[in-house]
Amino acid sequence: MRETHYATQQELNEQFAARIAHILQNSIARQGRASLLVSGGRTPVGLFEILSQADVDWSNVDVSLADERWVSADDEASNEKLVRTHLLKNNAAAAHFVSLTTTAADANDAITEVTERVNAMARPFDVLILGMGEDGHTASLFPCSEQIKAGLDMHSGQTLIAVQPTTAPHQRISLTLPALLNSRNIFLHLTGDKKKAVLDQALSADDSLEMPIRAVLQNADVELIWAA
Ligand SMILES: O=C(O)[C@H](O)[C@@H](O)[C@H](O)[C@H](O)COP(=O)(O)O
Repeated sequence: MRETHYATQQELNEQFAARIAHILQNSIARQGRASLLVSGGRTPVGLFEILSQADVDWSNVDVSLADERWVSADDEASNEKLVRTHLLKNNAAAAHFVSLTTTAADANDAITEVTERVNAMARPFDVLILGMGEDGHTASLFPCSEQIKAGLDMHSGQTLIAVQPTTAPHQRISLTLPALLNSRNIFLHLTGDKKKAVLDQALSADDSLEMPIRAVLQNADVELIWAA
């Protein structure tokens, strides 16, 4: 794992946004379009605010999520709402957003439709930004869920999976491990000493069913982006 540490979260947000913008712009120059997969949660809010102002040809960028909570798109817990509020504005308002939600009551009934949408995006994704929970989950690949083996199965052929965490609220829809790993640039964005301690714990052993972030760290060239 490569590591980039910043002195403050403000510096992280500014420098990381500039790097993401640079990668997206290069991808647009090379292949006409670029793709950005982001995570929800609280960590990326400040980054999104700055990234939304970046000088990128956003009309050629597809933005989607690594995972979504199965709530309506105007619910406070919705990752889509978070992205629409903090990222898809200013210059980034021109980006094309690929939603992971449908009106189905159960995420299992949405897998086919959402898979078609995500599979229509060019692969590899250009930029994937992952977060991590204190239980070692990433995206919505939760160690407590019955679906964790299927989510980590590199040969499942599945892009998305419905997940029911038992230690966190809301049913989820999540990209599977093989779908997430099909990305050119994978960043793990963490802030605070507590998350760093969880990461150290993840790096100290191998069982990815116990801490799913290990599966990403073991199978991809990940760059940690961290500030206290
Ligand atoms: O929808 C989600 O919950 C996420 O995508 C999830 O994987 C998140 O990145 C971590 O739980 C960290 O969340 P915080 O940034 O809030 O700590």
